[in-house]
Amino acid sequence: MTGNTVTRYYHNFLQVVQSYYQLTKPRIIPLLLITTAASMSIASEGKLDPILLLVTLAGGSFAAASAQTFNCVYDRDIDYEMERTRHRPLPSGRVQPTHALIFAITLACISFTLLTVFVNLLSALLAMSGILFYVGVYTHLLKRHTRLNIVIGGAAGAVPMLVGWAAVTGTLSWTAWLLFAIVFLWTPPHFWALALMISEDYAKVGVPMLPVVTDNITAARQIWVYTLMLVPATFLLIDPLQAVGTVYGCIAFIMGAIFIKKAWALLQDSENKQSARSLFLYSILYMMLLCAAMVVDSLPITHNFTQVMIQLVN
Ligand code: HEM
Ligand SMILES: CC(C)=CCC/C(C)=C/CC/C(C)=C/COP(=O)(O)OP(=O)(O)O
Repeated sequence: MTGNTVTRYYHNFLQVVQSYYQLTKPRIIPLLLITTAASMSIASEGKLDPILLLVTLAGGSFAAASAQTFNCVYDRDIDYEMERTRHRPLPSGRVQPTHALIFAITLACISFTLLTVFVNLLSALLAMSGILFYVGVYTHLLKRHTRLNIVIGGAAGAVPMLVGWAAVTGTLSWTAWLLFAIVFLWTPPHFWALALMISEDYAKVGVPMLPVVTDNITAARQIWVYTLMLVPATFLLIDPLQAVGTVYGCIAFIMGAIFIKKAWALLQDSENKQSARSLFLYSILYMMLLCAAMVVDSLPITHNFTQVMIQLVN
C-alpha cells in the first residue's frame, strides 16, 4: 500500500466516524447530561460519588445518542425535505438506514448494560423508557399528527432528570418528579420559540408544529402560559421541598425574571423572528445555569451552610 492509499483510507475512516457521530445529534446531549448531573447532585445531598457520576453520564449519553439515531432513521424522509436537516448523514446518503438502525440498537444495549451493571436497574429501565417514549410516542405517534407533539413528547427530554435521581437513590421521590416537571414545562417555550423561526420548514413537510397549524400570536400566547407555569415551579424546589438553597434561589429568581421578560417581548411582537431567536437561545442558557446552581447548592460546603440556615430559621 502506498502512503497515499493509507492517507485516503484514514480520511475515509474519519468521515465514517464523523457521520455516525452526527447521527446522535451531539449538540443536544451536553444539556441532557447537565440535567442528569444536577439531579444527581441534589439526590446525593453533597456526597456525590464521582465514579457513579461518570458512569451514569456515560450511560445517559449512550441512551440519548441511541434515541436520536432512531429518530434520524424514522425521520429521514422529512429530514431530506427540510433545509435545516438536509445535510444529516441519512438524507445525504452517507450512512445506510440499516447500518444506522444497528448502531442505535448497539448504543441502547451499551447504555442498558452500563447502567444495570454499574449503577442500578431502575436507572437503566428509565433510560430505556426515555428511548421508547422519544421514538415510539414522540417521533412515531405525535410528531407528524398533532400540535400537542411537543407538549406530550417533551416528557422524553425530562427523563434524564429521573435517571439521575434513580442512579443515586435507587428510587424516585417528589423532588425527582418536580425536576422532571421543570424540564417538561421548559420544553414548549424552548421548542416553540425555535419553531417560530423555522415554521416554513415544518410547514413544507406537513409537521403540525403549533406555529404552523395556528399562527404566531397563538404560539407566543402558549409560550407565555408555559413560562408562567415554569418559573413558579422552579421555586417549589426551595419551598416546600427544601432541596436547594440560596445560590439556586438567586439564579432561579434572576434568570426566571429574564425568561418572563423575553416571553413577554415575544407576546408583544410575535412576528419578530429576532425575539423568538433570543428566547430560544436564552432557554438553553436558562436551563444550564439553573442546573449549575443546583450543583453548586449541593456541594458539601454550600449544602452544610444551607442546613445550618434551615435549622436557625426553624
Ligand atoms: C420534545 C422536546 C424537544 C424538541 C422537539 C427539541 C427540538 C430542538 C430542535 C429542533 C433544535 C435545533 C437543533 C438543530 O439546529 O439541529 C434544538 C436545539 C437544542 N435543544 Fe432542544 N428540543 C427538545 C428538548 C430539549 C431538551 C429536553 C434539551 C436538554 C435538556 C434540549 C436541548 C437543546 C439544545 C442544547 C439545543 C441547541 C443545540 C445547538 O447548539 O444547536 N432540547 N432542540
Ligand atoms: C433518557 C433518554 C434517552 C431520553 C431521550 C431524550 C432525548 C433524546 C431528547 C431529545 C429532545 C429533542 C432534541 C428532540 C428534537 O427532536 P426532533 O425530531 O423534533 O428534532 P429535529 O427536527 O431536529 O429532528
